[in-house]
Amino acid sequence: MSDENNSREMEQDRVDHVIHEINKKEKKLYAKSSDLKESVVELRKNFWEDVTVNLDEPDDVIETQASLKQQAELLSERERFHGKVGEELKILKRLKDSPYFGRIDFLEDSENQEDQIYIGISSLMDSDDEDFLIYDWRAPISGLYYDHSPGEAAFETIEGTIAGEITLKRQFIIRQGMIKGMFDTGVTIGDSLLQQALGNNASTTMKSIVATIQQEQNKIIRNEKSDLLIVQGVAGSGKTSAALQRIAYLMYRYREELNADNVVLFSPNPLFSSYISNVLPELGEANVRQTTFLDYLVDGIGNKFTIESPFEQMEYVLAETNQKDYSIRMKSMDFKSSLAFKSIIEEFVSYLKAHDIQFKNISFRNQVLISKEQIYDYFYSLDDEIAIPNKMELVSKWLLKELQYHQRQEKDKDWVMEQVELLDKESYLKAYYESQAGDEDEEGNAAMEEEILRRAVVKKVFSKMKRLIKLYEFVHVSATYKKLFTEWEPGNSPEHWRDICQLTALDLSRKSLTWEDAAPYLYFKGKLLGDNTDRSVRHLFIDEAQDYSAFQFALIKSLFPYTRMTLLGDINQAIYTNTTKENPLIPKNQPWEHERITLTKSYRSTKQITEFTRSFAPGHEEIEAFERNGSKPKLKGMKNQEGLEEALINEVESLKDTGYQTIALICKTLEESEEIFNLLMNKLNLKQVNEETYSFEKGILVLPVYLAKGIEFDAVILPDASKYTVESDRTLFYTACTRAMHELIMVSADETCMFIAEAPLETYAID
Ligand SMILES: Nc1ncnc2c1ncn2[C@@H]1O[C@H](COP(=O)(O)OP(=O)(O)OP(=O)(O)O)[C@@H](O)[C@H]1O
Repeated sequence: MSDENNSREMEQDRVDHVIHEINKKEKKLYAKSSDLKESVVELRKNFWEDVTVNLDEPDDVIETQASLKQQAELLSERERFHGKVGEELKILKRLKDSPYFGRIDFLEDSENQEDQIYIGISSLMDSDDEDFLIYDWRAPISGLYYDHSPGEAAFETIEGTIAGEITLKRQFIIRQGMIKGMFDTGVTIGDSLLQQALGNNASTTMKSIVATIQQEQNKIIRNEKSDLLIVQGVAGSGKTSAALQRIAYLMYRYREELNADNVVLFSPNPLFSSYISNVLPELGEANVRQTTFLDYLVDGIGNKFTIESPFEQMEYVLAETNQKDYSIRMKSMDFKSSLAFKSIIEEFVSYLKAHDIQFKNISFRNQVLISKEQIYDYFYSLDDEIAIPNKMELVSKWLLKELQYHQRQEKDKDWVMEQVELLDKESYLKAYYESQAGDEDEEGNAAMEEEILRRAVVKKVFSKMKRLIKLYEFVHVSATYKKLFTEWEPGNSPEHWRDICQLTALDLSRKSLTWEDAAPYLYFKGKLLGDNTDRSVRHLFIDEAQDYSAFQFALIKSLFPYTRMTLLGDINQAIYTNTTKENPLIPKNQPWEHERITLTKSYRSTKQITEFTRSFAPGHEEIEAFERNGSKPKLKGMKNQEGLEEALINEVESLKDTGYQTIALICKTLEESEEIFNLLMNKLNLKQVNEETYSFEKGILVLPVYLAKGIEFDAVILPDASKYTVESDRTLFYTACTRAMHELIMVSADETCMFIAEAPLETYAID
């Protein structure tokens, strides 16, 4: 028997042994789980029997409360424990299928016997709880596997650096408990394993990459020092993958302090959120808070405005070029994305310290109780030194006091009696018993009962107003914001300021906020009412960070002042043109202290696709192709639109025949994607993806490029490459092409697209 077979047999024996141990653990856990379940059921059933209920005396009530609390705590403790056992069982099930994916033999400098370290998605101890059968991939020692090749190596622990030598580095593919592949590797983590992982068909959910994390990616994942980590990575370099593994890593490292609610991930669209939602659970971690920046802004701004989505803005930019205000809107977009606009808002807020904040009347039953003028006067009578939000708090307290007075006044009015009659039986009974408590005669008691009922009515009606006052609803934020564009003049007006103002004022009076105004508006609102900084968020991840304007990023910084941030993006894919100028991904634009990691290797696409796309990549980043071969991208030239339908059908059919399961027809705009959908819907089984699509399935998909962000497909067809005609389309075109894993086909109905023309002829095939 050869050495290789011999060691494979030994490894399989070890796998069998580990699975045997897992089975034993599983059995024990099942028993524990069913005991716990029984006890939970029992506790729920007999909940009241074990509680001593006695409400006779105040002391008895307190005792009853304590007893109730104790019982409820016991129940929730058991339930939590049961849930935890359930989680452990899930992990064991996964380990049983594939206990580990890597092994290193490490000889510590001070030792003479090497340790065999097997690495998997979770740790596993032997039955005596003494030795590790499997090390979690996030354990400090597992870092060796990702960072070093055989030879001298070291890893960090809390106690300090441990140095030694790696004498063996081995990778496994284990499925259903059987070793399907085994490789001893050198420098990087097995190209052969990566080849296999990347050569598969695209899936509708992202996969975890723990078995093949690359050294550069590991730097992102295990970074613990930086408060602001910025990752510029070319398309397909594993930014999103690294971000998700990093979340899992942090959750493991800071298990005691960090939970899923302390981590927020801003993703580009809901489709993307669902695409990545599997990764963390697959790694045994709960999903973190995921939202889009749009949803975050909508939450903060409230429902007073219709807020344009970034996609609607994009659609406007690309498809509404004939609109009469187009050029001024573009200028407005550009300016409102900049930090210069932030300064203007700050200047305006400073002006508001002395005048012009708009307030609302506090009215009740069509009568003004406290007028906006009174509120205005009170506000501006307060000491100038007090910050605006603090003054708002004082105003709110004053208003609540004033309201208390009005509440008393209202109590004796006729309308209250009408409302009293509508009260329920319970309120009457309560009032009756309360009124009997005094020493009054019958008449006195009746008067008292009415008084109590009246008080109850006004209290209820006024409590709604009080709640709104506590929320500072008396401030007319939108009217004040509008003044910025109507009556006020900045010290230094930017170019086209008057036109920008006119356009914005019109939008505001229609109760609509454009995407470029949404972040500024929330910023402004914060300046007036006090910002709602979110202190519970310990880590914020921003994927597709290139799509955030300087203003938006500054807003995020101010909303999360105590949060560690990881920004991941690719300046080549900055499809929103006004985000590039001061984008945080560009080194010189970064006023904050930060660490920067650059990823240059693209894993998603075949070597042929990467070599083609890098010739027209917008930035100047180095782009390295991963050695995975496929066919060259294909350009299908057409003289006119007539044959388009037939050409697209033929291409899709032939891709299907090759076995590809996700084929995307990526269009420049939603408008184009609707046209293509209508053209082909009766000929092909198509699925149209739009802003409201929350999950994606395999099949033939039609979608605009901005919704394909962050996602990948087996094959991509650009139904009309000649639509990309101007320099500003470059990032869109690059983003669309780089979504392809195995095949890229570009149909060009008119002239050849200017970007394809930039690629060397040998990088693509012409059909
Ligand atoms: N180390 C790795 N091992 C296995 N697969 C990897 C690795 N790194 C990246 N990939 C794969 O490469 C593809 C691209 O990864 P990912 O989507 O994370 O890249 P990205 O940089 O976020 O891309 P983009 O910016 O283009 O959206 C995915 O299929 C991912 O699984």
